[in-house]
Amino acid sequence: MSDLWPFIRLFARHKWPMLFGVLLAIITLIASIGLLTLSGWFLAASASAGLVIATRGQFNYLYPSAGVRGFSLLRTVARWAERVVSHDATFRILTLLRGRFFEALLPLPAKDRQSLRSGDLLNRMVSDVDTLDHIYLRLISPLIAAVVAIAGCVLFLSWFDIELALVLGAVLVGLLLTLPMLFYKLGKRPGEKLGDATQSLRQDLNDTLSAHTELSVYGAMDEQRHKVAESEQQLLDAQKRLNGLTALSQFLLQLLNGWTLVLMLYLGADQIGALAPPGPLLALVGFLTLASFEAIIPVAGAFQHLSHTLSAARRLNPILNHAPTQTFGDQPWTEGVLRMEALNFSYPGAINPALSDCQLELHPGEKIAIVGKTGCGKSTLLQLISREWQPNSGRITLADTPLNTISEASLRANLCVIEQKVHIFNATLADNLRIAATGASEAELVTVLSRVGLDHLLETKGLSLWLGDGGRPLSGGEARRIGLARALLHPGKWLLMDEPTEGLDNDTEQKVLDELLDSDRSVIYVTHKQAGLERMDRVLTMHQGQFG
Ligand SMILES: Nc1ncnc2c1ncn2[C@@H]1O[C@H](COP(=O)(O)OP(=O)(O)OP(=O)(O)O)[C@@H](O)[C@H]1O
Repeated sequence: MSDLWPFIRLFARHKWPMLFGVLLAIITLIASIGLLTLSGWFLAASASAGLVIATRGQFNYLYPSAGVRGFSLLRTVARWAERVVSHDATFRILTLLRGRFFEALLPLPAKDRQSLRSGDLLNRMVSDVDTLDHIYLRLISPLIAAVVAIAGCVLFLSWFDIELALVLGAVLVGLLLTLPMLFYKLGKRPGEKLGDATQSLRQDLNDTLSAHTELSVYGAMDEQRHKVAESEQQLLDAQKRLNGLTALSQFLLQLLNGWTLVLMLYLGADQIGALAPPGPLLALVGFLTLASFEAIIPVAGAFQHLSHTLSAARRLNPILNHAPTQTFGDQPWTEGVLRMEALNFSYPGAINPALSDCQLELHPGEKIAIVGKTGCGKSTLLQLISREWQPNSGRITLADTPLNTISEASLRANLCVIEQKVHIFNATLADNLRIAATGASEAELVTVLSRVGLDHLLETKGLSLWLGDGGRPLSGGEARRIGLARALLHPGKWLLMDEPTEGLDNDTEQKVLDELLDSDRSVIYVTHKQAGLERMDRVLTMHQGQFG
């Protein structure tokens, strides 16, 4: 249960709408129980008054019938208001949770992000966050409402007969303490399986869609379909088990309700309080007993889903409570020598180090190229400078200031990185470019597109052309040139380029290199090609994580 505390503390930010929702849930429940109890007693009392000639004229029909109408109106209005208020509170909670999840996810270092697959993340963000609305809607609210309603029933009945009230109270409290536990235990396995199966199905579907071409080309589609069908079957099995439990809980509660009714009628049959025989009061006791179970039914159902909610909380907590392992300082960026000394770095779980005892010095305005066999550690070095990863040992300094003491904003503003793989956002052409320079004018964007040879993209819809999913697909070379256009827009004086011209024809390659290198920027250029090397101040060869 401790897994739920962080969320309950988070919910406290919206405590007033939540408390109002609980208050309305209590009013709805009391109105419901009151309606059934009063109308049951009213029917029985009217019938018995009608049978006895002496009392026929004295029986007051007006007050009870007004009470029945009052309760029924109150129940309808309170239920409507409770739905509006509690759903509004739930949406506020979900908004808060999604925001917190994003806030926690974005600064997560590469080491932790790498262990999360995209389908898994999507599942946590959508399905697990949604599941957590159960904490308020299905757990907190019905539980508080049940406790208050049971106390109300016992108090009300004790006005007529204390013994009967205590018996009803004991039965209801006993059931409130045992049934949720029982259904929590029964729902534990299928609830956990439901969470796991939803996650694997999402992951498998994600793989199927993103690797559709590879799966078709290598004839592996049938196998993948089989995998998806298996995950789906596991999800259906878990849902079936949980639905079976819902049916069982309803059956059990109806049965227990019936038995409690028989017990209460048996105990009150001869006398209720001082009234013997009890007459219509027995109907009141009977209907109150029947109605009081309305307080228990939602709680038993909720605990059956508790393990599903708990497993969602367990999946979200590591991200929400992650203490940042990659910290930034508050020093400004100062122009000076970028120096790497005795750098050692291994990826988590890797047997061989990616960099070992690596040294490098780069002076402001200097342009160096790094070449070397694939896998020798070139990209890793760039990622340590851009602080995607943290070295295991050694130092990176800029003007003798350790790089990790420089503020993130200052680092990002001064360091421009062209990654090997350019991500195209599902957004307009302008938005895709402006991530490098938010304030860039339309004229600047148009100019930069022409500098990288992408002016043809402006032909149909100009800068509002939609790219990414559902938009205009880009060829590999075009996507790469979007990355280069971003680098040209970025104001950073230091440029880290990881194979920026891979996949470009010779003319375009020469043109974009001219654009990127004809400046006073300091450059580290990682490449497997000859193009542009003649313009470098130094060409360094890397071999197994070292220069030499
Ligand atoms: N995210 C990662 N997790 C684990 N190991 C990694 C990761 N990225 C790279 N490696 C491993 O670290 C080593 C260095 O990789 P790196 O990408 O730096 O090489 P590279 O010289 O840039 O290669 P290429 O020229 O093919 O881009 C390789 O053995 C690689 O398999």
